[in-house]
Order: sequence, then C-alpha cells, then structure tokens
Amino acid sequence: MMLGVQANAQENIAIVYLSRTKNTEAVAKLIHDKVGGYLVALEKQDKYPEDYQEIVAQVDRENEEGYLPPLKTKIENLETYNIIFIGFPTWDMQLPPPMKSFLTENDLSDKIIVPFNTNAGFGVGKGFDQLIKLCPDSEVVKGLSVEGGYEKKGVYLSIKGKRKDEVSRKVDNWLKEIGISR
Ligand SMILES: Cc1cc2nc3c(=O)[nH]c(=O)nc-3n(C[C@H](O)[C@H](O)[C@H](O)COP(=O)(O)O)c2cc1C
Repeated sequence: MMLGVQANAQENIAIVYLSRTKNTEAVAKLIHDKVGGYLVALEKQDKYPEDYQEIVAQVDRENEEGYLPPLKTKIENLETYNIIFIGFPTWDMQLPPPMKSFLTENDLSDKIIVPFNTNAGFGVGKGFDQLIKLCPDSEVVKGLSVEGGYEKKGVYLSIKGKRKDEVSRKVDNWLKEIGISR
C-alpha cells in the first residue's frame, strides 16, 4: 500500500517497541534514524524472568489465559501522534502479552499503524493478524518482519555490524514501499 505520507512533522510519529535482547530495539532505532519521532520502549510493571525457559513458560501461560500484564509505560498525549510504529519480537509465534496490553488499553483509532517484528527465523506467526484485530479502527499498513536473535541457542543481539547494514537497507525499501519518508 502506498500511503504517500510525508512525515515532515517529527512530532506526528511515535515508535513504540518491546525488546528483551535488543534486536527489535535495533530496528526501532534504525527507523527512528530515518523518520524521527518519539521513540519509546514498552515496559511492563513486573519484569519477566531473566531465565529463558522461565519466560517461555510464563508467556505460554499468559497467552493461554488471555492475561494482559499491566504496563509501566504510559504514553502522554498519545492523541497527538498520527503515525504509530509498533515493534515486537515474535513470542510463542504470536504477539507478546505486553504488546497485547498496549494495543488493548490505548485508543489508536483513526491512526496509521506501522508494525514491525523480529524473530528467531520462524517469522511473525500470528503477530500481525492479532495486531490488526486489536486495532479495528486504525489503518494498519504492511509490516516488516526480519530475523533477529535466537536466545534459545544463545544468540542474543544479532542485528549489529553487517547484519545491521543489511536490515537498514530492508527498512529503507520497506519505508519506500509503504510511502513513509521524511
Ligand atoms: C519468550 C520468547 C518466546 C519466543 N518465541 C519465538 C517464536 O515462537 N518464534 C520465533 O521465531 N522466535 C521466538 N523467540 C525469539 C525472538 O523472537 C527473537 O530472538 C527476537 O529477535 C527477539 O527480539 P528482541 O531482541 O527485541 O527481544 C522467542 C523469544 C522469547 C524470549
């Protein structure tokens, strides 16, 4: 979809992302370098366990129960942003519970939502579809999904060095495709 959005006014853009091992953060920062705006990391009130197996078990449970963890992050003046980038890692082949919380507790109607994702090589799963369902009155544009880390195998931040340059080019092409430029 071509939006033809000239993102001149930086204050119109917010980039909200969730990141544990900083891959999604790396993509968020690349986007921020290119289009500007308000960059904000989503934090929940109680931290997830450091241990990988423990967080996987907790996230599975939360998804099964439809539990929406309370967030620490509140965005002031959300109504002033008309383009909101939403970044998240694939967890349990879907949207992470804190991102479900964010999309549920904030009114994003009439905004342009631009999703992006990193994953361990298995794709975004149900993530983009769930996001569309949680933003029924927003215009959700084509998302970008790229391979990030693989914590299960001890690979944490992988979007660095040459891989970061590669992802930067993907971000450029995607922004061009969806018509967002500064
Ligand atoms: C709890 C948890 C569940 C995950 N589940 C998946 C998954 O189902 N599929 C996948 O491809 N990657 C999965 N991953 C890997 C992350 O999506 C991947 O490492 C991503 O790049 C992490 O982003 P971050 O560095 O911004 O946290 C999972 C990671 C965690 C911590």
